[in-house]
Amino acid sequence: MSTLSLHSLTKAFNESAVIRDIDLEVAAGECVAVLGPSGAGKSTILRLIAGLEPASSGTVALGDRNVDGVPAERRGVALMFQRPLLFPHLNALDNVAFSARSSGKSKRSSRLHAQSYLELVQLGDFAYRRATELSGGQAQRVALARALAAEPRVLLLDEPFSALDPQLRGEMHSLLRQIRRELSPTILLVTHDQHEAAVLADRMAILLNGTIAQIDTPHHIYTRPRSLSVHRMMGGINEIFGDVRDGKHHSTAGVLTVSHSSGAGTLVFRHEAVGVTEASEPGDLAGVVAAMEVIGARQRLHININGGNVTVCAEAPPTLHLPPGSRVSLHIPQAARHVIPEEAPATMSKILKKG
Ligand SMILES: Nc1ncnc2c1ncn2[C@@H]1O[C@H](COP(=O)(O)OP(=O)(O)OP(=O)(O)O)[C@@H](O)[C@H]1O
Repeated sequence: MSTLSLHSLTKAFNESAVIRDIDLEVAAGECVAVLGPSGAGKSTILRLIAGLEPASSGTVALGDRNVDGVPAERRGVALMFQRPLLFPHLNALDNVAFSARSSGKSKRSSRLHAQSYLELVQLGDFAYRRATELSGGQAQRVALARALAAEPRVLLLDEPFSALDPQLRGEMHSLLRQIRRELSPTILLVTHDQHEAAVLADRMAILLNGTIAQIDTPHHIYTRPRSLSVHRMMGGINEIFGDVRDGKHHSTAGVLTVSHSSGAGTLVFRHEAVGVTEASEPGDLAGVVAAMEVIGARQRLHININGGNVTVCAEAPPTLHLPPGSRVSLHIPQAARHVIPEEAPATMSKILKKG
């Protein structure tokens, strides 16, 4: 397994840049997830790495080897898509053995090699099932075994589990984590599912409008977003605009101690981190429940602070009975508070011009 390095990678279609100046390093054995909305350019990045499209400028390197101009079949990368794309006339074993057979290995040794990968994906007993007789989840496992059996330097996964139902997707996540422990492949995973990215990846790269807005561990991306766009991309809801003076964020919601130094900025915090109680503690915010939504096994409360000037969203267990109108106290743990400095007008106009 190799490192993967992208340097100033840019791709334009019809003179319009889809991705711009992407710099990204994936260490050997690391899994990085590229997360972004539809059309952000995620699949384009994978296609450039795989050699399916030429870059407009910039470089792709695998290990210490620059692969620009190297044809796709000689790059040593495997690409797995949302659909398994198995050969329908072959059984599971021969689908997995395909790469070894094409590189000239004997049928027997290719099949032995393929069988070990089918076992790795827990389909050892399905070797002689035709591709057309496999369920969607089984076919996707075979596709994963086929990608791994090619022993690629880098494994590229393009929304590999998004066509599966939630239970199967969860099983595939467990399987991929197990494969990471056993084989340590270098993985670049593209997804628009923040949960999937957080569960599978060591680091996440947030792709917005063709550029990487932030790259960091899932924990930091959730709790220390660099911009409001990243915060919102990660499903963040709570944003309170104000001013920081002497280590305190002042807003219409109240005064809250923060670690940010000074200046105008938006206080953000995850709704999952907010504690809601009926008894008030010093330093907490007082509010009134405005609305409640059931979110699966939890409830989401919308709480008005200071007569409704600010609304904070919090999650609570369904056992907490707080109908609209209930008076509550909100505890925002110090570690959950993060201030995003207001973007200077010059930076904003630069971003607008670029877009
Ligand atoms: N061959 C092409 N010619 C012209 N435009 C293209 C081509 N391939 C992709 N694009 C455009 O590039 C942009 C990014 O596409 P891409 O498939 O990389 O996005 P994505 O982030 O993977 O989206 P999704 O999550 O919907 O798959 C889109 O606006 C798309 O229309």
